[in-house]
Amino acid sequence: MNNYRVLVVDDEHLIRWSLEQSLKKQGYHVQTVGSGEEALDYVRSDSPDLVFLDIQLPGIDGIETLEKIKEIDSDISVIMITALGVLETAVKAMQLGAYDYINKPFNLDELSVVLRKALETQALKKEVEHLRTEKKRTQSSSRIVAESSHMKNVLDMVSKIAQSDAATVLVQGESGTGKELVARALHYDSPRSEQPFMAINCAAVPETLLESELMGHEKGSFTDAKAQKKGLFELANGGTVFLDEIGDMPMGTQAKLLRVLEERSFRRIGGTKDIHVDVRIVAATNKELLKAIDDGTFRKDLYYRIQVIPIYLPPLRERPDDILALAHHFVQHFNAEFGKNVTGFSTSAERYLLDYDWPGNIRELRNVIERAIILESGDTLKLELLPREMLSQTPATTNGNFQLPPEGIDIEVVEKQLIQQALALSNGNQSQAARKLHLGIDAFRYRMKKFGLL
Ligand SMILES: Nc1ncnc2c1ncn2[C@@H]1O[C@H](COP(=O)(O)OP(=O)(O)OP(=O)(O)O)[C@@H](O)[C@H]1O
Repeated sequence: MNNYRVLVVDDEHLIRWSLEQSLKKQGYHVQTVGSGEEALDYVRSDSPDLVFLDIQLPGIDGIETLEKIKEIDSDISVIMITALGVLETAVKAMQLGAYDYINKPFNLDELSVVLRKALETQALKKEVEHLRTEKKRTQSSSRIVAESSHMKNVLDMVSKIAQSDAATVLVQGESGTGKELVARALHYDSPRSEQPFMAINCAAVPETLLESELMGHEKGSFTDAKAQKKGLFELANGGTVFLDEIGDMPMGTQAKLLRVLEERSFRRIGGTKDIHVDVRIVAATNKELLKAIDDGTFRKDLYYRIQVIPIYLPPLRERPDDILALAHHFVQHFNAEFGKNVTGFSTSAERYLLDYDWPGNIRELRNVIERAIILESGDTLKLELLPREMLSQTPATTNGNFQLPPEGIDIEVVEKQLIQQALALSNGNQSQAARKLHLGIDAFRYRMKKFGLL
């Protein structure tokens, strides 16, 4: 037995009977009815996978029944049974969404081939649909963790911009803050999502290649141009081009990009024809573009063109509310990848994650969790599994929260550093520095002497 349910609709008893026998032998669950009305009742209540439907029926005919079946559930495959010589009606049925038709009198072998093909097509359609939704789900903003009010505001803005007509967006933020993720969300949450998203890192491609990657080239336009090539702007037509590290784009290419932004058209290298495109351009950078303008490495006119709609992603240290949410998100991700079953963090590990200032932002946090999950064999991520550098860099935080790193510390060294830091923070004023460490002036000076600071 297979799990497919087939409905046979024919007013001729003999046909119903022979189809039922043959299909049952092949393992299908079969139901037979003699009219369109009965067929619709069955479709509504039992939703079969496939229907064999005679065109000539008493009461409502096959064509009308087909239309109604498709209204109830457009995924049901319908194969029409037609009398010879009514090709026109068969064609009409196909236009209305029938999968195929077979002529009476039919050959049972031929019929089972058509049936199998219809079910295969149906399964493939379902798989494609599933993959599409899955792709959207993983690529869109639903995967962006946002617990802090900072990030919630950013996500609000991203979804508004995504739905808008905005043609150019600039995403700024330190390295690893999620700029590319936001660029993808701007695409996959927009009406452009079925069209291509094409990304290029302007810092990673040599100047000579960058222009040809973006605009394409005609055959023979330079030594290596052996064939005509379409550029990203053309390939992404209807979709989005993501220009990562735009702050590193060479000045020459910047001028060409400006023209694309202003005119929405360009020429391939060596080409004479203007090519018009409809692309949204999302640019990202971790550089201070105003400073780059002062330094003469970034065009002012281009800056004003691209910064009309700016999105700023704050560094992770400025949105501590996101840290644990992201950490748990990555735990789940890497649990699945490495077949682990980690459920959370030890209290001390959690405190270190919160205290650390994450110079590499979310990318660094992701890497830290990945490494820890690989090493952890229990269900709680422990402090020892966090990288050494991170533990030794984490500051001693506030009173009562000092966390001794597992490898220990040299208390004399720490004491000397504290005295020095207190002095530096007090501009050398010893009384002020002493107060910062809750020491009397004598005890403070005694320590300065001990460490050769007096
Ligand atoms: N809010 C978030 N939720 C979930 N994952 C995130 C989030 N922000 C960033 N990430 C993840 O962190 C990693 C780094 O993000 P991304 O590559 O988008 O950063 P970036 O700012 O483009 O970095 P760079 O400037 O170095 O190119 C990626 O794996 C990304 O999926």
